[in-house]
Amino acid sequence: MERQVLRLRQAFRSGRSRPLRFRLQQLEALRRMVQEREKEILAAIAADLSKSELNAYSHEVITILGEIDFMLGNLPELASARPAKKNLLTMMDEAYVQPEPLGVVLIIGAWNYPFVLTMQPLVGAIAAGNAAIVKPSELSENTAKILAELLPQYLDQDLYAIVNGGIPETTELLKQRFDHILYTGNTAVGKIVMEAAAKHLTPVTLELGGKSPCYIDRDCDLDVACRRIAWGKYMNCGQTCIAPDYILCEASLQNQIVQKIKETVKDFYGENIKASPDYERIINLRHFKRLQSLLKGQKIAFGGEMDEATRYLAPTILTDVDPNSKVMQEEIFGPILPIVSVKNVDEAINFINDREKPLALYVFSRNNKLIKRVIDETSSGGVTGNDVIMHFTVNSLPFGGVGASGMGAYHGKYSFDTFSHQRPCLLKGLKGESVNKLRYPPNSESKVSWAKFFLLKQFNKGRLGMLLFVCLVAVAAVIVKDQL
Ligand SMILES: NC(=O)c1ccc[n+]([C@@H]2O[C@H](COP(=O)([O-])OP(=O)(O)OC[C@H]3O[C@@H](n4cnc5c(N)ncnc54)[C@H](O)[C@@H]3O)[C@@H](O)[C@H]2O)c1
Ligand SMILES: CCCCCCCCCC=O
Repeated sequence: MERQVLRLRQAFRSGRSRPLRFRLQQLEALRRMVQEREKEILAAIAADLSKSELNAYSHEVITILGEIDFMLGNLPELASARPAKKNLLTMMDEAYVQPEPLGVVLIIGAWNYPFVLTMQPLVGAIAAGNAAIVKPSELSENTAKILAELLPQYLDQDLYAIVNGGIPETTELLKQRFDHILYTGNTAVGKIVMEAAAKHLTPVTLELGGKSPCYIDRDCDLDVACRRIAWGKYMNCGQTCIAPDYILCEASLQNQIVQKIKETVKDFYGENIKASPDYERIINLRHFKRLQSLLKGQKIAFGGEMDEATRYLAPTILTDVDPNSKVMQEEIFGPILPIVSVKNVDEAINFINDREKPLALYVFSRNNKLIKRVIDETSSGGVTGNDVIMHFTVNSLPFGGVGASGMGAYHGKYSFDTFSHQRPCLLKGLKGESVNKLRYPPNSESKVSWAKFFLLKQFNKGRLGMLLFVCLVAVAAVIVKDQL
């Protein structure tokens, strides 16, 4: 591992990853990889998640193609220096912010969207001019394998590497010094990653999970709300970081919601859900058993059927759920949708604020003021009003968590920024020592007063200030007049 990181660091030090042309060329190569090897990539994702290739394309591949297109179109602007405002002391100088690559970065992905969660950060890392190691999840082994096979065929091998393996390999990797780590996965491992990073003072982006609430207001089109919620909840068999975890609504809405989601499930997956190419399976037996245990003692209003041999768990709704029950204590990450009754929006807001900050928050209402109020009075990684999941797809929005759901963000410009250092640059000439005397010792009252003038623009303190202000206005007036 140590040798591998060293090899990448040497390649980074050579400066090869920095020129804009090189970054664009690598991004184009990555796009070529996705297009030319689409079939193999789709087959791997499909095998890992018991997913149709059509769904693998629309859940994952399309996002990566969109992200690469965004970077190719915007990189020249993102990577260029931005002029900065100057003060009176530096008005003759050049001041700008120059984004620079961080160095060698580590990307650790999760299994549930194994292509997106490794390749989308990689696009950002390449765009920002870094070298990168990608560590896909061992649970999505087919995608991990195909990435290890394909990436070296398309990308610069000295700058971009895939390391496959489980906990021992990741633990070893985390002992190395990186310049940034972007980790996607559960909160417990997030803490391990952050602790390891702290040893090297490596900054981290932690893309974690949590229980994302979904409030349905009484004043709402329930048909639309339930269709959208069912789509986001049961997609990928509920194994989506921003899936609506549970519904909060007034008790009187509960039965209607159950009925409408039930009808939607039939529309989406047909009478025989097991036979639908659009309904996935639980990733492994451990998660299957975990989900099974969440159903114990619950009132199953819909679904609940399961088949351990194929890890099938039907789209399920639980009603009258006790907020203290196990299903409300941990992120569900499966196709189980609890409904918890609240009296009104105030109670819903309190319910959300009494718990850890979630990764996403959803509010359904015809009343925009109510939606804005819920947004103003709560906190979450992201929000979508009157829909679910969709904020993830807008690459002009930063994607990330807050509090227990993570730190930092990526996607589009935010990925570029995450993997860049915003370097402030001030370029001065060697003239102007008479003004510089102001900051050289020995100090004096008059020097401080001039310094205030130049740096704080505090003209109203004393006669000198007033006089200087008037002079300045006069000079400015002459300059402006001359230019007209
Ligand atoms: N915020 C997001 O973008 C996002 C996206 C997907 C998933 N998630 C969250 O991730 C969780 C599901 O993922 P998971 O954690 O089951 O995925 P996982 O089991 O694939 O683990 C994630 C990564 O951590 C590594 N890992 C596991 N144990 C480790 C250890 N002890 N030390 C070092 N590395 C270790 C794995 O090898 C893997 O690469 C859910 O909470 C979900 O909400 C968040
Ligand atoms: C069009 C739907 C795309 C959905 C992609 C969701 C990815 C979520 C990543 C977290 O699990």
